[in-house]
Amino acid sequence: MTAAHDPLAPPVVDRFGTPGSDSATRVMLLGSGELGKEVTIALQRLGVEVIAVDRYAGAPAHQVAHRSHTIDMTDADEVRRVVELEKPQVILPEIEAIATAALAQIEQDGLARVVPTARAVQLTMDREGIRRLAAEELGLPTSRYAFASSLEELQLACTEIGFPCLVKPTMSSSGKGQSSLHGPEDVDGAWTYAQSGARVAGARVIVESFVDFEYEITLLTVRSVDPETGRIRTDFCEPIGHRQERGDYVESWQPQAMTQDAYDSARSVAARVTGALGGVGVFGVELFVQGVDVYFSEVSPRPHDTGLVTLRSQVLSEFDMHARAVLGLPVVTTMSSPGASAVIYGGAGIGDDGVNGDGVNGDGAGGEGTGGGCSAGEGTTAGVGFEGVARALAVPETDLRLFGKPSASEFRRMGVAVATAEDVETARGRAREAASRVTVVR
Ligand SMILES: Nc1ncnc2c1ncn2[C@@H]1O[C@H](COP(=O)(O)OP(=O)(O)OP(=O)(O)O)[C@@H](O)[C@H]1O
Ligand SMILES: NCC(=O)N[C@@H]1O[C@H](COP(=O)([O-])[O-])[C@@H](O)[C@H]1O
Ligand SMILES: [Mg+2]
Repeated sequence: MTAAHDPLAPPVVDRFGTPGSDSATRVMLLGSGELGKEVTIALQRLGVEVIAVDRYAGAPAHQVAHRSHTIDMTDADEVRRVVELEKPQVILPEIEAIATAALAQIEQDGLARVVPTARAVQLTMDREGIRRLAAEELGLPTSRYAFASSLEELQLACTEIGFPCLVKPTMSSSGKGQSSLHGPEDVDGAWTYAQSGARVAGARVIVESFVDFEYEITLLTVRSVDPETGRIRTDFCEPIGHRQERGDYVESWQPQAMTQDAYDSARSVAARVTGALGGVGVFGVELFVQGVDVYFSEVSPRPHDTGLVTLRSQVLSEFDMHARAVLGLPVVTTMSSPGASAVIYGGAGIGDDGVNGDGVNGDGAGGEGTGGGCSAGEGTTAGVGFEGVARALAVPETDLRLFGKPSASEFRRMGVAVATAEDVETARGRAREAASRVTVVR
């Protein structure tokens, strides 16, 4: 842990108000998915008034917040309007599809504090911004990379980087629009797929060389105000290992065993990248590990999906830590037990009834793509049911989160099972078993 002076240390909230009154401490979420839902609950436990915003009605955090709004979050005027209307003191961007220029203006005009900072959100929402910062300014090891804005540029970029490589829209998440390319014949499909999976239209793409890692981790890194010094300190959680399919996480566990050298490098990379981004809150630093070599992949300036495991494995979950850190309160990063999480998807046969969904981008069905998710034009199934919940919860030391998303598709994340055990392998088995006992039905 380090403590360093940081001019961006936020004012500590030393007087919490009453929700629904003039004294309320108000926080607005831009993005109201499963991660935002847990952050909302964590904030509400501290008596905070929460306003949840998303691109579709009935989003998970909409269902638990004090108030909700449905807007096009990529429209700067809409974002400004809702902020002026609700007058939050703090804004928590929750998804990689927001008009970040509006956030910068809101911060500059002193309307609200953007967490961790508007600049950090701008840089991380765009793979080009964070990659150039990490590799070119901070000199951190990353995969080799190039950017392209047209099919012709992509062909050149792939030739430069070589095969195998990955192509991703610069603005996307959860593997949406992401492809693995084995040779020049894959370039056309990757371009088309990236355009369909990007969170915004007119997508620029990144080409990355394939890193043949032994394992990958998320290092949850928390910047918070030290109650003793009033300065920002950086703390790290035990590393979270995870397994991805189609560019989307399917299971995670904590702790991931690492050599001391690799762990030291991972913390050093995480401290440098989060220090350069600034502000307070939880950051999910994604790293690839090959022996003692640690490669920076990307970072979320907010709780991370693979960190859902901390709902059971830590004294404070990543959502509790985020709520505390953004309010200027002290955090604890202690792991309480080895744990694991396993994702519950819509599953086969869900989402093929041709009904347009919630306006979510990305397409899990593309032949070339590795990406998951469901697409605005793709079929979704509304109002699904969940069977097998009692059997799932009969697995020892297991819990579930069913997110309550209004519509489902085959690869949309609908819930998660979390479990603890004496050791990670047993916890992984329990989480997978519990998740497999839940069936999503029409
Ligand atoms: N250069 C690479 N080399 C090897 N594997 C990679 C590379 N880039 C991505 N991957 C694999 O694909 C996964 C998803 O990639 P990435 O994190 O960039 O996508 P994302 O859309 O940002 O997903 P999320 O929002 O879930 O973090 C990684 O966790 C890793 O398993
Ligand atoms: N890897 C990023 C991530 O996990 N983001 C989480 O998924 C939601 C979108 O889900 P949806 O696409 O099913 O609406 C986001 O709102 C966030 O909670
Ligand atoms: Mg990622």
